[in-house]
Amino acid sequence: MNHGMFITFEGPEGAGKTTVLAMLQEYLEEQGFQVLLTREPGGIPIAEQIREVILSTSNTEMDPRTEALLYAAARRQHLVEKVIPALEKGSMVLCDRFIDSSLAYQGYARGLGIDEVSTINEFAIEGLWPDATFYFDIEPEEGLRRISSNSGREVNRLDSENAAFHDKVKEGYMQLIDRYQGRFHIIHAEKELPLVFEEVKAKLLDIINR
Ligand SMILES: Nc1ncnc2c1ncn2[C@@H]1O[C@H](COP(=O)(O)OP(=O)(O)OP(=O)(O)O)[C@@H](O)[C@H]1O
Ligand SMILES: Cc1cn([C@H]2C[C@H](O)[C@@H](COP(=O)(O)O)O2)c(=O)[nH]c1=O
Repeated sequence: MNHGMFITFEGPEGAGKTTVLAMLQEYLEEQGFQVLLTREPGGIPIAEQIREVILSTSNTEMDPRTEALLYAAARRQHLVEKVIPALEKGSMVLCDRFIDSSLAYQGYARGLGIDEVSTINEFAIEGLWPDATFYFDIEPEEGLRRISSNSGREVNRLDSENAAFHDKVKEGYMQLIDRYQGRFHIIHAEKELPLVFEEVKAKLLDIINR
């Protein structure tokens, strides 16, 4: 079976993933790659509906385990409906957030435990871990500053958590980078956009040509 590559993009809020991913899609398509750009939670109608429930600023009473299960449910449906068929067609799948967001946000920052959240997610993904993961490294305060100066960006329930929560998200990611050393690639996301894009492009081409 023809099998594409599954590449995920992670980091704190406002790190620049969405912006760079749009540039990367355009570049890779110009190079002749078949590309699927998608995001989590979301990417398909059922998962977009779950996204609304999770991220609505009205749902302040949501229990952390409910939150973790909803992310895992959205992930499962998105994989089955969209990601797996694209990989089977040989596409390069670029996904804005995946399992590592659950491990950092729900596992570490919410305090549910990285191993516990990994267990429910392993049920959801059935062994489909990313081939590579780019971590956009930025101080959480700087990412939040970028979001607040973008008037078009809605602030969601997770964005609205306090600074201590966002600092813990970053600590969670640091643990994951240590745990999955071969899979993670660090991007210096505080630099200017063209430099960030060049770094991602160079590292991705390296991975593709390995
Ligand atoms: N390198 C950069 N320098 C300065 N501003 C940037 C840079 N990259 C992106 N931005 C701006 O920062 C804001 C957040 O970027 P973006 O939406 O791409 O981040 P994100 O990682 O997808 O965030 P989130 O995961 O919270 O949705 C946008 O207004 C974007 O234009
Ligand atoms: C997949 C996933 C996401 N999150 C959080 C991270 C962000 O705060 C939002 C998604 O918003 P974005 O603007 O699309 O980045 O959800 C999470 O906590 N757990 C997850 O598994």
